[in-house]
Amino acid sequence: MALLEVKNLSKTYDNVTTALQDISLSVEEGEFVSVIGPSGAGKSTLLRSINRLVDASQGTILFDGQDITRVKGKELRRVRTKTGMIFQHYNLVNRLSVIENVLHGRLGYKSALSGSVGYYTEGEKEQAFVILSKLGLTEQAYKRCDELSGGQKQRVGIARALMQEPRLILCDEPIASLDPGSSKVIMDYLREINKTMKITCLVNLHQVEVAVRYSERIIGITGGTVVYDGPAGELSERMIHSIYQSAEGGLITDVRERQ
Ligand SMILES: Nc1ncnc2c1ncn2[C@@H]1O[C@H](COP(=O)(O)OP(=O)(O)OP(=O)(O)O)[C@@H](O)[C@H]1O
Repeated sequence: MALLEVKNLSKTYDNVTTALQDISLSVEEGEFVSVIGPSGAGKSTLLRSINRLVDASQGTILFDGQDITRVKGKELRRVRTKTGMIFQHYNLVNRLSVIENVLHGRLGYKSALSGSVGYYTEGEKEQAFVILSKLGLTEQAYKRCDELSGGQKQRVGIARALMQEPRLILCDEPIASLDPGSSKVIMDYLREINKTMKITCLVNLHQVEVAVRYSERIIGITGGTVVYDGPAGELSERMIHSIYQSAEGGLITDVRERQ
């Protein structure tokens, strides 16, 4: 059984903008899958539908066999704890310390009261420090997040997601705001998490060459529909142009580097 199964998913915003049209795909446990496509193709809407930041207009999303398309309240919180999310702009609380932000990853497991008073067990604190150390952030633990570089902030975002003990990590343009060096560090961490912790990763990316280098499988989306779903190694230049609806030679693709 696939960890994630999206069946005939459509999303129309405000009865006007169709962002997704009849999308079907599945992701097996342990896979590292990238989603590519031009701006406005629906990549963010797809990821946001999967963790229910956006409600689907039609279709079904199965997570570990459970239909989560319309779950609410406690059940939605439970499902969300198993799905970590990493954002382009990090979504950290800047005035709080690194360790506090990482501990926020446990909030989905707590009652509203113990979460609001910042109650965390010793075990959770220890776990947070282990994760910070894995991400090379031990020395930053008590710094405020607004003192960090973009690459460090994104590592805090990953650490917070790991605190949830997720089975799936959804990454929405995780490197779009970073320089090439920091981008590599982040992608290497995501790959390591995928390989060593066996956490499934679904990653929206703008950079085709990064998607090819890091993923086993690539899903290409254009105009809200899936136009490619296959091995990264079989993504041809022609298909890239078709996904981006561009003329030959009209894109910086750099895919030959992989050979
Ligand atoms: N909250 C919203 N309200 C209305 N329309 C929206 C909303 N979010 C996205 N859209 C529209 O839905 C379509 C798909 O947007 P989406 O952000 O999912 O694409 P994307 O592929 O992630 O784009 P980008 O790569 O630029 O982030 C676009 O036409 C966008 O304008």
